[in-house]
Amino acid sequence: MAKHSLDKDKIKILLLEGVHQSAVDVFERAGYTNIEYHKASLGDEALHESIKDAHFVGIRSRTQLTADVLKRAEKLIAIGCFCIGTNQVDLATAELLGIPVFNAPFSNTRSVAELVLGEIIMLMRGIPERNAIAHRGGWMKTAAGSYEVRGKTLGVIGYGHIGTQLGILAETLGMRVVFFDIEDKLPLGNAQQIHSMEQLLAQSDVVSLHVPETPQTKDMIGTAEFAAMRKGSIFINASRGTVVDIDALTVALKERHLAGAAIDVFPVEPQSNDDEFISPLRGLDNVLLTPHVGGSTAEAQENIGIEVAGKLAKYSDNGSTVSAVNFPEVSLPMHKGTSRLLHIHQNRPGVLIKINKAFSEKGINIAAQYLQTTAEIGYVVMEVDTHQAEEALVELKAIEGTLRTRVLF
Ligand SMILES: NC(=O)c1ccc[n+]([C@@H]2O[C@H](COP(=O)([O-])OP(=O)(O)OC[C@H]3O[C@@H](n4cnc5c(N)ncnc54)[C@H](O)[C@@H]3O)[C@@H](O)[C@H]2O)c1
Ligand SMILES: O=C(O)CC[C@@H](O)C(=O)O
Repeated sequence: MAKHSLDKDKIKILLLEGVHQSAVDVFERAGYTNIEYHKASLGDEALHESIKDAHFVGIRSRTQLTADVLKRAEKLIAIGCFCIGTNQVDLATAELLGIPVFNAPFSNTRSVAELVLGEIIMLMRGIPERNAIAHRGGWMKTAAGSYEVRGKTLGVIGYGHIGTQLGILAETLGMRVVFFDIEDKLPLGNAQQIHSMEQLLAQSDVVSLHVPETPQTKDMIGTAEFAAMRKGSIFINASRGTVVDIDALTVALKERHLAGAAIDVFPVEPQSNDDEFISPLRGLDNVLLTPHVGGSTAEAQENIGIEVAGKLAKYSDNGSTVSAVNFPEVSLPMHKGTSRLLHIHQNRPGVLIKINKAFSEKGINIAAQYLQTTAEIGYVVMEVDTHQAEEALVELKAIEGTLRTRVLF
């Protein structure tokens, strides 16, 4: 069913999972006042209820926007992931429904790199275990199993925004950095790319994962990979919980093949802070367990709020889709004195010709036109005289393969 734009006070923005106040401020400054804000994620039923009349939704990593949820969200225009990961959204379904998904690809990366750096130092010194023992009244004063990081090798798996920053920070402490990535990457500092993950595992004192959740990364580290790691080495995962076989990790830690680990992300994470965290890693003194807070700093959350809310407001106001993760990217200037028509259609031959023919037959003058496509969909933006906008919209809706239309006056 095709949709078109509304007055701003009728546009409902649903914000979940306590996204930063900076997001609310951005929306309000842009004139969007109909904001439903929730501090936590919603259960299935409450989510269906709240999203069914929402035009924009903002989530973090907990809310699962499955095909089923998206199909029920009939008014949804765009989705904002107030984080890096977008694996919690069925991106392909969103695309086919004509819904762009935006995220914040950089804003929390420094926070993750800093946390991991701190964990490396703590784990190399055996601090988590000494800390746990002290809390129980013990006193583990020994240099056994306690090392400087200087001169040790850090193996980074996934050398993207986080992996590269971690590598640079680790080098400032005198670590040697090697990395494995499926793409050829420019090594920063003195880092060295290794084209075999097994070789990286065999030569690293610390292995840190920074890959996205994809079908290829699912369980990419399991029994065989832990066995390939050096005895007494350290393992860190602040990427996604699905990447590691958590039972295999538990065994490697209990057998003391690994000296310690820091895990921030889990295959199943509690829905809210009130729910119990269940994991086989609980109770292991040599493991730092953190509740998916790698990117949770004041600085990161504020910047993410501004960045993602800004992208959603811009898409709502002028149709720009720059940096959408599942959608044709169109960078648009602000329009003045004309109306802008947005047309999302199934990518099939001849759509643009049909639009131009229909407009020409009706005498609708096109002042500007932009088109971008993916394999699945096309996104056409046109500017027409405002007095012809409604007529043009009728023509657009009649074009075969139309998924959505919107007019911006
Ligand atoms: N713990 C947290 O709070 C937190 C915060 C931010 C990001 N993250 C997670 O960290 C991930 C990485 O973030 P980023 O900003 O560095 O992403 P990025 O996209 O910049 O980098 C990911 C890198 O992984 C590589 N890669 C992809 N598949 C791979 C594979 N199978 N083997 C090896 N390398 C592979 C990519 O080529 C890329 O270089 C995110 O996708 C997100 O899931 C977690
Ligand atoms: O804030 C979150 O919930 C997720 C943070 C992180 O995993 C990300 O993908 O950016």
